[in-house]
Amino acid sequence: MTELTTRENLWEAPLACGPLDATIEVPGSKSLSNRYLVLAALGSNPVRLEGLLRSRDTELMMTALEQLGVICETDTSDETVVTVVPPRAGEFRGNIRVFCGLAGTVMRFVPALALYADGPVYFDGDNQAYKRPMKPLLDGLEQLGAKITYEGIKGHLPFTVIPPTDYQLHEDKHISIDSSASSQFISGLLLASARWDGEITVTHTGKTLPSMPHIRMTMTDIATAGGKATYKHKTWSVPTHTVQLPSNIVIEPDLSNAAPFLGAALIAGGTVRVPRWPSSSTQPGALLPGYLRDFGGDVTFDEDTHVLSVTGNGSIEGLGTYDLSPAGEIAPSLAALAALAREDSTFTGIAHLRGHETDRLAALTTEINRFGGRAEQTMDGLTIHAVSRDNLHGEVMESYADHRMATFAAMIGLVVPHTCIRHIETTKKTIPDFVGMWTTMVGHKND
Ligand SMILES: O=C(O)C1=C[C@@H](OP(=O)(O)O)[C@@H](O)[C@H](O)C1
Ligand SMILES: C=C(OP(=O)(O)O)C(=O)O
Repeated sequence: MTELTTRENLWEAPLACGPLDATIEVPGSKSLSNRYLVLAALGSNPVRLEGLLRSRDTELMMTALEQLGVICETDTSDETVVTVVPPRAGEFRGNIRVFCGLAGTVMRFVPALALYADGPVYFDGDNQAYKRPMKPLLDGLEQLGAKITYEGIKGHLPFTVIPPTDYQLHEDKHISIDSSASSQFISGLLLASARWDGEITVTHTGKTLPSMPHIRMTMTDIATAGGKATYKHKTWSVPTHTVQLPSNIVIEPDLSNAAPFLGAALIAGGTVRVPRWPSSSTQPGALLPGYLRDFGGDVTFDEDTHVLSVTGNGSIEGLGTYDLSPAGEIAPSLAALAALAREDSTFTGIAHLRGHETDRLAALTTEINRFGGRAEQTMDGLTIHAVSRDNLHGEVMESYADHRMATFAAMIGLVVPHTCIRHIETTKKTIPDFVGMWTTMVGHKND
């Protein structure tokens, strides 16, 4: 890196000089790591989590839980092994301040844990987090008896959750919220309902609901903790039960974070393999092999070794109109493929990406048009047009403090020389060493 690029926080993305031939170990799933941390904290006995993601979002979650009185003890020989010890009396400590950074799973799951705190819990986050929608979750907590005071703009961070009085924690409750801006509102409420002494039912009143696989993941994880969550007619029910995860949990790799790496095989040509790919998974990333096939990739899964391999020849097919509502978090990686494809793609069902780490529909449109691609926003998504690769030029790409915008730009940089990314370190939100992994992948060529 030159002195200039270091000073301006720029990283020149490596260009692929030939077909790729790499095997990439992907760290643990953010969504599973933060759900298991929460469910372990809600139990009574210690739980050992193996393969836990160690990145900004999980560090924020562990720090938040420690504030609440939970112990998260890292194994001395392997930092991805963490033993979670819930507070002795089962009650969380109140009169604390929780910092959420920009992590959706922290700002949407931990306020629900504050229901069980012995005093008010104040929540704050990055400045950029102040824009992310929070109100439906907090309305849900109010319907459960909590009081919310907004310390900034109503419906947003920062705010304080004042827990319900003890007797309110023992009643059956029905709550209604509009969760169309994020599935995490439902997930947060269901996770906390797991501990409630009474049945909680949650009805979604909105027209659309994104990221259903993430809600199903929550329901499955509650079942793993001995509970039960059912779904019928836009309503989830969680009856009373004792929450206790098994004493040892092994966490899958983050399949959504595999997307830039596996997608790289389609862009640069060659083969990229990801080991420890599960035969089945609640992660939306389980849809990725199908998406990559639709883009024209040759995708194989070896049931014996659990290696997923993706081979491409550098030519990418467009997708036409394509519903991404189940897996909106993969959209930026798929947008990189679409921007380099031979036909147009229109992604639908992802209006809620406007409330992600940044307004991703605006950011993707701006960045694609910046390097010579052509994209525009639609009501609920994005149209990305096919352009000749000869029209593309290396530019300084903004990352908007958004890990997936940074990895999107790295994908483009595989074939567009001199693509520089501002603040590549933003990838640490969910990948501890993206630069190392990416450089190894690009440098590891066929002889
Ligand atoms: O519950 C979760 O772990 C997540 C749910 C999704 O949120 P949205 O429904 O807000 O997209 C997803 O995009 C996010 O990365 C993780
Ligand atoms: C939307 C995302 O994150 P968060 O958990 O912060 O919502 C994401 O990782 O794409």
